[in-house]
Amino acid sequence: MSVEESWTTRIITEEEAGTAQSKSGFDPLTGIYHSLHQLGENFQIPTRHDIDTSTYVLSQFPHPDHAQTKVALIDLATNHQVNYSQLHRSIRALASGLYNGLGVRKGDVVFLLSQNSILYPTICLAIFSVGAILSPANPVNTKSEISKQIQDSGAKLVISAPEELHKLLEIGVPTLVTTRESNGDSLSVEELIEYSDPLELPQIGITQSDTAAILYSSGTTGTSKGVILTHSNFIAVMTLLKWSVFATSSQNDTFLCFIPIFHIYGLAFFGLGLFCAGITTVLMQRFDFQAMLDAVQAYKINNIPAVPPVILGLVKNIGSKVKCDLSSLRRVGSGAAPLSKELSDEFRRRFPWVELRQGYGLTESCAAATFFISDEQAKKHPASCGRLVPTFSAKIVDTETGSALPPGRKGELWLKSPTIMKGYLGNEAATTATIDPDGWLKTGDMGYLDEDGFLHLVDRIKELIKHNGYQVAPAELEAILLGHPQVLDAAVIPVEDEEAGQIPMAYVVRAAGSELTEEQVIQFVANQVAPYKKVRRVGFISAIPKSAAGKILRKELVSHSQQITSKL
Ligand SMILES: CC(C)(COP(=O)(O)OP(=O)(O)OC[C@H]1O[C@@H](n2cnc3c(N)ncnc32)[C@H](O)[C@@H]1OP(=O)(O)O)[C@@H](O)C(=O)NCCC(=O)NCCSC(=O)/C=C/c1ccc(O)cc1
Repeated sequence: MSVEESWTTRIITEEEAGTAQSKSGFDPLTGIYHSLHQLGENFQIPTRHDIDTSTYVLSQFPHPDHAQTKVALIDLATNHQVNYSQLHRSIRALASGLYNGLGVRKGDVVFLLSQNSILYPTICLAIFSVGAILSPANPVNTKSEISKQIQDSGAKLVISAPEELHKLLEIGVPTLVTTRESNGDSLSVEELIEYSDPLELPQIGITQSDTAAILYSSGTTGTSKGVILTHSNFIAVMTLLKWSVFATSSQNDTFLCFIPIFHIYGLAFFGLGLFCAGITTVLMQRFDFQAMLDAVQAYKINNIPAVPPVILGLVKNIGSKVKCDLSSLRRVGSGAAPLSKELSDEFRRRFPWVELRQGYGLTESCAAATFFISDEQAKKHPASCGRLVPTFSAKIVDTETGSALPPGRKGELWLKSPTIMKGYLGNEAATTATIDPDGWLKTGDMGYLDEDGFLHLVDRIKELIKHNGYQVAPAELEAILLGHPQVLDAAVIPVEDEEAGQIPMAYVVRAAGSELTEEQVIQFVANQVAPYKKVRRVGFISAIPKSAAGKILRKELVSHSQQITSKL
């Protein structure tokens, strides 16, 4: 019997819910909410200790009889197609080349600097195959941001797209380019794949508890930290993702990828998970609105894991400014930042044939913690980001008293599941502040679960700005501002923005006699950070409001900025 034939999702019946726990999944005895979904027998997470992410993903590929005809990836720019059989060979060949040719060993960190490309998943899975540790980065980061991450992660090898090489000149770590350069003499990933023998990769002895990747996140505090994710985290996420593909009847969809694979959202879907369901993905190097529309029409795209700014773009432009046939589209996902009820309702009104589902996840939870499997439920609960996915439990914790709250009561969301990170790299204090002794991840997000177990996020206690779904840490920008000789003090806050979600605004206290302008402050920061972190508005103030303990009172600045905006 195939997985498709025997698969059924199981939601506990109301009768069971009444006796075992409430309809919300809340257990009043423990204060814990449990997922109302179960994986079912075809989606069990492997418990064998001696299995790694790559072996698991390859074991889920289509049967060898179909692997040559089933396309895994299509490069939108060139229309180059890679089938599952070629992908399998490339992963094993590159792993063999990394191990035998370059001496990469278990535990070595490999830093990856590239936009999306059809080589990206091969590189990730080859790194996992040799037991090395993947550390991906955003290629728009500046030279100094990149050098900090390389140092912090302890990378032994860098794999870089040719156009990013100039940022790596003084790094002092061996570098492999992704693609052949016409005039370059460096060895490339493409050549390693071509000339290495996939059968020459020895048994490495990787276990599920070994570290697989280090991804960078600000967590609940300001500084960027390496999130340690293990093979068992990824194997659990792959199983959950495959489950969600079948639960949403998406197994025959053609997906479009423009979300970046260097973040967990893109990595979980397009670097790893969708291969476990035999999906075909059309891949864009980076987002471009018109190219996205052209791709949907040319490849009859059915499914787009997206982010709110893209959903807003579709609502604002299609029909009015841009003509486009989106009739092939069946499902659009939304993650990485809040999707408002208004935008969600408007999208459904404009595109009634498209199912829109919001999910919620963090780098620290190694992807989605909540999701909608039924479009009917998503329609009925447009302000929610779904129910806990299987294996997840949650607590809503009163931030004053520490008690666990029942449905409808707002507090900090804590999560537990096999996908929760091991901790932050070399940062015991941040790890213990974020994961409690019982393994609960404190998300820094405020919200509640309702009577039917749907999660509603209403606020954030972590000091984080979400610009286009990217994290911007105020503390990082404040440190840069304080480096300006005419800045006495500074604080950075989020300001709501229709298109990007939020933009960073800086409040600056100028030194006596200084005539520093808004434009100069913006430029000073822009020279030192990736474009998505730029300060986009500046207010000058005589003193930054602080608590007796010296903590910046950001809420006061936020309401000050709102007053100014409402007067404009
Ligand atoms: C598609 C977006 C929304 C817009 O793209 P964009 O229009 O190119 O804007 P960017 O924000 O990418 O680019 C910012 C700036 O960088 C520039 N840029 C850009 N790429 C370049 C370049 N390759 N060269 C050079 N300049 C460039 C770009 O021109 C621009 O410059 P400027 O106009 O000066 O601001 C893009 O921002 C985007 O993909 N955002 C998503 C980020 C993202 O995936 N975050 C996930 C974090 S992990 C997470 O939250 C997980 C959640 C989750 C939830 C649910 C689940 O089920 C699972 C997981």
